[in-house]
Amino acid sequence: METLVVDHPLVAHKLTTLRDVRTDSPTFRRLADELVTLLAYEATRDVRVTDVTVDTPLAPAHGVRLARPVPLVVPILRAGLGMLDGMTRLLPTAEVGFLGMIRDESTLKAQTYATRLPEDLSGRQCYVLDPMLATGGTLAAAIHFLFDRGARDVTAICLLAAPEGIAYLDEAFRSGDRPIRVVTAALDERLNENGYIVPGLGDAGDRLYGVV
Ligand SMILES: O=P(O)(O)OC[C@H]1O[C@H](OP(=O)(O)OP(=O)(O)O)[C@H](O)[C@@H]1O
Ligand SMILES: O=c1cc[nH]c(=O)[nH]1
Ligand SMILES: [Mg+2]
Repeated sequence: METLVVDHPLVAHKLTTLRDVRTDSPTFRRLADELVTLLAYEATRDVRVTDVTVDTPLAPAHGVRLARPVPLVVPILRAGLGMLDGMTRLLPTAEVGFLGMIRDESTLKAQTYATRLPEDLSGRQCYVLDPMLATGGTLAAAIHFLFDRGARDVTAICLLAAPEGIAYLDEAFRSGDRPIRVVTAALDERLNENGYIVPGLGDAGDRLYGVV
């Protein structure tokens, strides 16, 4: 598994305000959106393109367009929805699939309550969006859904990751025939006894959408 921690002063600046407990929900949403676009720039470095030629007003110019089938973006509801607009701003022709997952806060196991994905993902590059990679259980389950439908090329974009979650994914997808990538703005210190990332930013879903 490849882990990329995006090292950029603008990413660090926005992440610092996102973490701040005084940041209100509208500002949190805007910063999450802006951060994803910056992370997506790195995460899509290997997006598949095909060569094309266009005519400028002066002469033909060689360039590229996104290859078909277009990438699939998969936000993990609820919190991942806060990353969707920032991602599709960079990849406007991408298609979008949805996974609804919630972590049981007593067992820390992920449960799936909604799936809306294309049946056949063979040949599709998939970008999974979830702000928090804590124990890794949610993301591992999401990637298994995509692999089960034939995906072979999966990149996860997370605002924050815990070392425990990275280690869990590394072990879960160790076989290496379908390598995965995680792109994140920061690798934090640890998980606390409740499975929350420390220092983290708290509950991303609640900070985006309120406590339910
Ligand atoms: O790595 P894990 O230990 O599995 O935890 C991370 C998951 O927990 C959060 O979602 P949550 O279950 O709070 O759902 P929500 O998005 O509806 O708030 C977060 O957005 C991840 O999906
Ligand atoms: O720190 C964490 C861990 C799981 N889910 C969150 O929203 N935050
Ligand atoms: Mg939550």
